[in-house]
Amino acid sequence: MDKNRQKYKYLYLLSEKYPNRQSVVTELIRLKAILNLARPTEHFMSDLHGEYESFFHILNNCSGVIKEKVDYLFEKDLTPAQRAEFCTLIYYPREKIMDLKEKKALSPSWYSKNLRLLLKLSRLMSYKYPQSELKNLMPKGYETIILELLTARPNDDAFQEVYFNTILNTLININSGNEYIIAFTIFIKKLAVAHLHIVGDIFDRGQRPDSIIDMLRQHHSVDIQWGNHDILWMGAMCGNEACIATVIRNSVSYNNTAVLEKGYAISLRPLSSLASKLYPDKNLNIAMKRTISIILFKVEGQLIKRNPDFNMESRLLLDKIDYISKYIKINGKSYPVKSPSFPTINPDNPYELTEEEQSVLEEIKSSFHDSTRLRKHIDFLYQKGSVYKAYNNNLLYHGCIPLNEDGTFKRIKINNQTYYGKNYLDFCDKTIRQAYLGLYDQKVIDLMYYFWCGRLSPFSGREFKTFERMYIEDKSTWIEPSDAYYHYCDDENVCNMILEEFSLKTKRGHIINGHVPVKVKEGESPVKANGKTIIIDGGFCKAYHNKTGIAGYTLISNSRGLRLLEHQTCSNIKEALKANQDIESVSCTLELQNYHSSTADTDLGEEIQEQINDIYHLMLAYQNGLIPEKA
Ligand SMILES: O=P(O)(O)OC[C@H]1O[C@](O)(COP(=O)(O)O)[C@@H](O)[C@@H]1O
Ligand SMILES: [Mn+2]
Repeated sequence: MDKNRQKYKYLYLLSEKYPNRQSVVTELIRLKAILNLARPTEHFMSDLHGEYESFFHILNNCSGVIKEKVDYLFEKDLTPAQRAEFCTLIYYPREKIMDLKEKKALSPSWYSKNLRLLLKLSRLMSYKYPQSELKNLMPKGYETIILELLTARPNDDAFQEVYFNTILNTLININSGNEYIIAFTIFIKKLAVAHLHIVGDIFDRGQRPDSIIDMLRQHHSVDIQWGNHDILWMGAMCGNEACIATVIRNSVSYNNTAVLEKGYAISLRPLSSLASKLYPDKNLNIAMKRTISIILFKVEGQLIKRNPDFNMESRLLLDKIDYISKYIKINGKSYPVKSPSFPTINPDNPYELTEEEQSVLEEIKSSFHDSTRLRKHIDFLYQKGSVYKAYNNNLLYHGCIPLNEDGTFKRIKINNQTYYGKNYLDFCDKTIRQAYLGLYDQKVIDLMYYFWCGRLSPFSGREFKTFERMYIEDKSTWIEPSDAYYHYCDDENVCNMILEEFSLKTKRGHIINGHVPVKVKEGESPVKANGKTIIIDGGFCKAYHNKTGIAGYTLISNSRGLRLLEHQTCSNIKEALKANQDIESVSCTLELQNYHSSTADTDLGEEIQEQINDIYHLMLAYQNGLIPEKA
């Protein structure tokens, strides 16, 4: 290769994309302009816990942002009832149109009016986006017409007015009104939320985590920070038997086996047959829970024994039961065991599965392995997910970073290696990916269970008391000791130390966590450490509404700062929507900047700035004649 070409190899490569000065100048101007657009809006949610119905709605109403914009824009033109009806049209266009059709309320003038409203709203909401990107946010096939309508200037010129009206009337007259209304609503929802972060725990407790994942797979821009419940299902898919047993146990406990059987084609038939044989006098659900729990405690025990470095010996409880007196001794104290019937336990070898248990577990394990839909969903979690994310100077992770009692990073020894802080989270991330590949030893698969419930797991950070919660009445044994992190997350200095560990700026950065339900009704605040940490587990999950008093949070970060929407509980979302009612969301400003931040202040802005620098060098190379221009 000639010397000049070698020296400017990178610029030569770049010149393939920008072959002459003209193309370089166009791109330079475009990128510089993007830097000055308002910072794109990000939404953060966590702990969805299978609560599909409310998540579906919150995603459709963009956490209440659509209503805010509609109220702001049409305050004078439309009555509150008309605005509510228009919002429902945006959230659920198909259903609303059907409903109006039945009521014979659709007419060309209805289409014309609503398309004009949608257009006005789209114009308002597209101000944050470069023209070049708007097209990508429009549904395929509708871009040309939507762009024409957006850019026409009917108020400036009589010809433009005719032009605009012709487009609109033609599409209505040829019966394309419905399609375009739907296309506009999709476009508007994308404009409202540039990027969505899910800070963990999509699975368990609620009815349809599978439908939530289907929805997320359709989302235009999303990332996920894994929660312990997600890790649990991922571990099950990696073939970890303790994870599999826990997934089944959780589903049976919450009486929502539909997600396994219908959602993922994982039959519980082998379990239910064994359960009714072992506990014929119990109701089937209780019998199944007992059967799978004992299987779980056995395989968990085996896993703990082969991994002494997990330090989970306190969870070895089956060998602490006196199977004659029916008492269990924990830390020197004896407790009576609740409903003490253990037909499958051999007191001499309590962690050994019976043949029947073994075969139930094998069958369930193979149906996990064979579930194509679950595999697709877990693939998606792997692709979009990670242990943590440092994004626009915020640090996102579900649970904790293990700390010592003095607030310093805890050193964690695994496989004779010591990890702490960021490198511990990186180690976890790498291990979790290795476990899915099936190319590594049993240890990485065993670690998936540790990550679900281990005391030093970044997803859990507490010692689970699953056995005690099931078999011991005395609630003092249920208390789950948790990591010092959970009180230090209220300490500004410690939070700054954590942000620095991830090379983030302490002045503008935040830590965003889920995992610990915020007891709003007891006056607890989600904002900790003088605003450095925000915990956004507001309890989407119905079972936790009593604990939190609300129905979930959405944290919003935009060009003016941070605010938190507190979603209020709603007894029947479907009924409410029929009456054009909405889930109420109370907005609270957490941080109001006295300036508007722009794209230049974001990670994307940094990337763009780098591109600008490179392209600028290419422009100089063309100007100096170092690289020849092409046509
Ligand atoms: O409230 P449930 O469903 O009985 O579950 C309780 C268990 O779930 C956990 O809270 C973990 O789940 P979260 O990550 O949702 O907190 C354990 O600490 C506890 O043992
Ligand atoms: Mn959690």
